[in-house]
Amino acid sequence: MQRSSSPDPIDRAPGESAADSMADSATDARAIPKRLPLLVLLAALLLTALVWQDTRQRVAAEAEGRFALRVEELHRRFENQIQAYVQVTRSAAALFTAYPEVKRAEWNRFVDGLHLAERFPAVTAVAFARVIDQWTGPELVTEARMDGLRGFRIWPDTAGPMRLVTLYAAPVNDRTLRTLGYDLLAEPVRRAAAEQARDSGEPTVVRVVGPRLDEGEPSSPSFLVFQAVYRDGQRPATQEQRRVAFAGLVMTPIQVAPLAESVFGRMGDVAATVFEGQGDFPLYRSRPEASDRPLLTASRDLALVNRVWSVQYESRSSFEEGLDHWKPTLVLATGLSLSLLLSTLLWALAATRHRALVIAGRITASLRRRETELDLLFNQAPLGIALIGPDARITDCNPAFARTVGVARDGLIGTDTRLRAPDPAVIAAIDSAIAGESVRLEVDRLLLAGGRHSHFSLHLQPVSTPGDPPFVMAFVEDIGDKRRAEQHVHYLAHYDPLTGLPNRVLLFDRIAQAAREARRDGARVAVLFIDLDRFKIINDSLGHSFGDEVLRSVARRLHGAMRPSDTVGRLGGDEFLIVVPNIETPGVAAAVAEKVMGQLAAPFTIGGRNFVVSPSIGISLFPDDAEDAEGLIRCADIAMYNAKDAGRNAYRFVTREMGARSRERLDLEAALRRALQNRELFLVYQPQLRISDDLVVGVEALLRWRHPDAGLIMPNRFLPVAEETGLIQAIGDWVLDEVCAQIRRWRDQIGLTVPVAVNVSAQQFRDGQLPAKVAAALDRSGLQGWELEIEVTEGTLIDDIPSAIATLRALKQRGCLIALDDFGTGYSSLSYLHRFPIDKLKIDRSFIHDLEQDGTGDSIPRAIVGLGRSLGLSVVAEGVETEAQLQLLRSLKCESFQGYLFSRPVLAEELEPILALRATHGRHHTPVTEAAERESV
Ligand SMILES: Nc1nc2c(ncn2[C@@H]2O[C@@H]3COP(=O)(O)O[C@H]4[C@@H](O)[C@H](n5cnc6c(=O)[nH]c(N)nc65)O[C@@H]4COP(=O)(O)O[C@H]3[C@H]2O)c(=O)[nH]1
Repeated sequence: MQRSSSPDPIDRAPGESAADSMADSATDARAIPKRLPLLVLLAALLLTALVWQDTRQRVAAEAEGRFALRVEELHRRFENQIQAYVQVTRSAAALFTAYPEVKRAEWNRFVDGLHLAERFPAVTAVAFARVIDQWTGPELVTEARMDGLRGFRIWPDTAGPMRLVTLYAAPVNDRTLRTLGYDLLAEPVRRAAAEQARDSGEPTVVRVVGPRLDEGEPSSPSFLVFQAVYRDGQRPATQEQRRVAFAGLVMTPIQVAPLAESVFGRMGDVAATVFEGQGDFPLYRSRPEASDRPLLTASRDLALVNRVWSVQYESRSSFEEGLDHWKPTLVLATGLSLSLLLSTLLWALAATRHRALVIAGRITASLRRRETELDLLFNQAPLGIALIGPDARITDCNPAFARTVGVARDGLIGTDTRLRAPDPAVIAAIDSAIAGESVRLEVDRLLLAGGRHSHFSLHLQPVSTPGDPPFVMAFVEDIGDKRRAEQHVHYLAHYDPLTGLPNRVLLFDRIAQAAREARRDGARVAVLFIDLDRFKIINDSLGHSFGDEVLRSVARRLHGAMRPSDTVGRLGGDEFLIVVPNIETPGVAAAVAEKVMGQLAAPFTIGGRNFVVSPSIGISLFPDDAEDAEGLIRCADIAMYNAKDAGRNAYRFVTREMGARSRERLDLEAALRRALQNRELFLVYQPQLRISDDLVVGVEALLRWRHPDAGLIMPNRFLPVAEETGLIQAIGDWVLDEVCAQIRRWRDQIGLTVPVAVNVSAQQFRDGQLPAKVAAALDRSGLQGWELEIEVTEGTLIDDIPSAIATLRALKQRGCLIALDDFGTGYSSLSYLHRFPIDKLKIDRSFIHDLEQDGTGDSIPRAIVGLGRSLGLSVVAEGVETEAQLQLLRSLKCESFQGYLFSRPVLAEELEPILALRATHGRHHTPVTEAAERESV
């Protein structure tokens, strides 16, 4: 793999990307191809239009030509047919040329010989009209009658010098017989035609309307062809001579329809309409067609003897179908399709080419970008990367690698890693990687000379690409900081940050380890639980940082005094623990305890102050007292309390009795958990009386536990367990609610107007929720603040004075009264007492107990009463059992008292009569005895 930082080999302006330049070149290259499809399309369309137009014209011309030919042919046939019909008249007239005296029978025979029905169906009859005058008329009638026509007469009865009377008409039938005798000159049109025929000697045609010779076919247009006949059978040369020689007239009525039909009727391809002259009303129209407009039309004139007809020709679909009129459409469709196809093809080609160029541009740009990114990655990666060839020499490395190794890059390239590697593990790893195996390892140094020390993670990855020699990529990371951070985290998790001693976690571990070893070796392990006497006072009075310094000094002394195999640790607060493994006799543990006491005996000097710290030490032994760390610590803790009870600065071993107590405590804990759910807890109440008049001035609520087997259990026994296990929170909440509910009942039932006190444990007081919980409990029962008094011990307040003040203030804000319980037993100090917003001091019953003793027995109660008076606080003496004690308290001007002398703590309903009478009754009333209390609960 060759790294290159040389400029881009392709020459381009700065900032111009490879993709841009490729796209530009693509634009140039595609300029022609892009326009070409359009041009080709236009040209092809133009060509198509031209060819289409030409085809149309050619097809039209061809159609017209074919139509004209067809029309010519038909027209000629029609003309010929007419001539043939006219010829019938001529030939009939010619009969008179051969036989001027043609008789009726000859006429009839002649006409029969014409076979009109077959050959000339349009001819309804061939007739002959003879010229007569007034003399020849009767002859004609006679002749006709002699021919068998008895009813023959000349009609109409018009008297003219000359008449032209229909004499013969064949074929003989009713229709032709009816026409006989008719004087043609009686009707002007016929007369004119007859005269024209007479004068010209040529056939004459007349259009007939109405029933005459064509009678019976009134609706069918017909015409008559007249041909004059002269006396000697010859046509005289001049008109005068023709008038003189005029003998009669041959006439042939011809129906136009059959005549035209014989020509046009069978033609399906062309329709014909025959007009007389240019008239509007046709004489004949060949079968009309459904199709609307004909494609082709033509008009031809026809000279019919002395008249002109015109024939209108129209092409019919069968003719039109034979034309190539589809050709232009085909040409157009083909042209358009080809044009589109061609241009689409060209466009597709151009687009494909363009796309290919764009893609190529993108790929090239992406490759260049990748190359740049790889360069950047290689050169700027925080991870050290080196390339090692098959000969184990470094072929390239990045700046991070050079930095990590601590040697300049130039000095590294070409280095044989096997020769410079500091330890055999690295050499083996390089060999394995060259052999194709991926290897990971951690080392302290990378290079023998010049390299720096740290903690490195080394990953060797063999790389082989086809065609290139294999090489190894070495990734190196300096994980020194990470390692240190891990160590620090480990340290924090296992060591106490204040003293640097092992913490609870590590202590548990060490105890477990020592226990394992001791079990194996049949030895013992001693656990010394050390609590510093009166440390709290030092801490509170001299400040936390001073306290911290004391703890550090103690830690140093303890640590310095122990053997390395021993573990000195701190559990928290002022509690230390020493684990002494592998001891043979308990005496060794006692010696260690004494050593500890000896170490701490010498005064400490901190911040210019000299003071002494004494320890209370509890000792438990493995396996004698417990088998696990938790059990051993718990036992040692109990033993430590024993030492404290014994007067501090002492050590105590766990005794058998202590062990039993410890077990009993565990049982208690389990039972207490159930107690709350099983409603085994209940409250008793003890009244407080004013000494001056024996009136009840307050009531204290006290907790009791009725254990289903053990019977009544007093709070001093179960509350410490509740505190330890955290159950005290739930119990405290229940007590608060229960007391408030009771106050409410008393207020409603007997009009209670004195406060009822409730005890609050240190844990409850410190968790920050107390004011809110108290307010909620008061609200739930609808109480005012003064109806509830909160009793706290001095010890509770002293732990964290500022937050204690804040909590007390919050309670006061809700109107609650505050009483300081067991006053005098703890760290009562005038210096802080005035800072607490309290209402009442309760003199601990131990002082009341001492009252009757001679000497200074009353000094503390006296001082407390004085203190209360000067601070404006009321003072209650607790545990007053005798009349003498009361007497003394009265003499001390103590305000009120509480004790068995007047009443033991009793159930609420038992207290009710006392509360109801409190304003009047005195202490002479029957006191509630201990027996009564036991009975009541
Ligand atoms: N020898 C003798 N004793 C007398 C006499 N008069 C009263 N006493 C006892 O003195 C204790 C006074 O309660 P305390 O100092 O608040 O001390 C209380 C209080 O600190 C705690 N406690 C009781 N109930 C509760 C509770 O509901 N919550 C909390 N947190 N603590 C409670 O338990 C302690 C002990 O309570 P109790 O065993 O009920 O003990 C009560 C009471 O029965 C007497 O004439 N002679």
